[in-house]
Amino acid sequence: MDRVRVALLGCGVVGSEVARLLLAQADDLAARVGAPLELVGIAVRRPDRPRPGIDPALLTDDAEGLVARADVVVEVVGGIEPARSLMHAAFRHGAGVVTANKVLLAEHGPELFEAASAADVDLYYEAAVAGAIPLIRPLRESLAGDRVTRFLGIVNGTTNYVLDQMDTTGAGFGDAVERAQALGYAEADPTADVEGYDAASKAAILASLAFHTRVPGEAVHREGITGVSAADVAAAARMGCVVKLLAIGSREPEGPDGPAGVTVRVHPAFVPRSHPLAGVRGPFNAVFVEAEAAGELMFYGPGAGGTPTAGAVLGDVVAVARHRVHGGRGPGESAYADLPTLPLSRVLTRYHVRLEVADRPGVLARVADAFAAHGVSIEQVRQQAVGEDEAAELVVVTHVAPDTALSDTVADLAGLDVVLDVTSVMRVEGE
Ligand SMILES: NC(=O)C1=CN([C@@H]2O[C@H](COP(=O)(O)OP(=O)(O)OC[C@H]3O[C@@H](n4cnc5c(N)ncnc54)[C@H](O)[C@@H]3O)[C@@H](O)[C@H]2O)C=CC1
Ligand SMILES: N[C@@H](CC=O)C(=O)O
Ligand code: NA
Repeated sequence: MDRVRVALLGCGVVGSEVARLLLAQADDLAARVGAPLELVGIAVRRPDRPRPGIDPALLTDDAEGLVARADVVVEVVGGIEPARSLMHAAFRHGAGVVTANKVLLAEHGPELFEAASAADVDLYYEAAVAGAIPLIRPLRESLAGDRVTRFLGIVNGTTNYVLDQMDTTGAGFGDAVERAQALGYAEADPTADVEGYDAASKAAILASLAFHTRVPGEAVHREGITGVSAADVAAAARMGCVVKLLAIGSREPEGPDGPAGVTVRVHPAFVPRSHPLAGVRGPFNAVFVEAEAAGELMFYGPGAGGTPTAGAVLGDVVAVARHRVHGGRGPGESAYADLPTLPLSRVLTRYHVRLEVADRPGVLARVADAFAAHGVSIEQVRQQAVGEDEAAELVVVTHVAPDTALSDTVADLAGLDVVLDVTSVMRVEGE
């Protein structure tokens, strides 16, 4: 093969950087692949719009036609359609695909991996989870001989940036989200970030890979950060913690509570400042992976942003292009373990519960009784007066408890006449 034809679909935050780096590093990439990479075209919605540094002759609005002329298709359009149809078209034409599209993989991964396998071509997606951090390849290849038992990490740059700004600069939620959008971290619709959908897609992809099973995005328990208030951030600080949006996947053994399987969840949590995840700032991501033989591994780096993400995309382009030149194919989907995704009731966590209560004798005992009635053991209680009226803030930190026991406790607390409001319920992780 005297050249490898690369088609780029999308020229936004990531795509424009892929195009720039492909051209700027052409000689190095050719040496690494064993043949030159020729950028044969860039599919965009508005080919007439000038794009600095990009030859206008490369721009086309005929994405289908472009795919038919490529050996490697890079999909950085995002969303489900037309990305999904264009990837199928690429496979039909015998082209390998590199994508950064986690939502598409979390929703339609199995169908796409099967199509790639049937066409005997590659489907690579390092940039889809934790941006520039090499994480997919270690899970898919380096840890293929081990047994991963758990992952825990920060996989969304936008929400980490927003929470970090709230913690360190006292920025408001809306302002911080706008800054994340301007910096190119956020999805086209930042709701996907702040409501936890983006992290849930990534958690589904990680769990599927790590546990050799299929976990669709909708099976992931998901809570975003829109409910996290400045008061929660301040309460975390008083407890020596920071608030982080975590993605956690775990193998659960068979036991009295049910069969073996996996739990996968995304939610904000208090993380002690002494934990390495607490030091992950701005749009950076970090993921801990626990495996039986390897022990604990930590992956850290930029989780969002055009240039870092484009670096991960290009790493995949080199791998897929090498296979075109030298033959062979990378690993496909591995879902043989076929484990069920279990409900959150199988998860044990510590909780931080903040209540507004009447400030009068006997209140503490009634609150403690509500916890005891559901077998939730209390580790700490702190009370402080709020304002001038007869109300007080009560903070209860529990020992580990099942999710259902905690939700039942919270329902009972909300029904007590002495509880004016259950202000917040937050998990405590990473100890
Ligand atoms: N921005 C980031 O930090 C990261 C983004 N990603 C993923 O990379 C992908 C692209 O993200 P961004 O570049 O940030 O988004 P973006 O919104 O900046 O770029 C997408 C581009 O695709 C274009 N487009 C949409 N439909 C099209 C069509 N039918 N034909 C041609 N072009 C079309 C849009 O006009 C836009 O310019 C998404 O899947 C995203 O989730 C992954 C990791 C990090
Ligand atoms: N919007 C995403 C981009 C990378 O996947 C994020 O903020 O992490
Ligand atoms: Na990655």
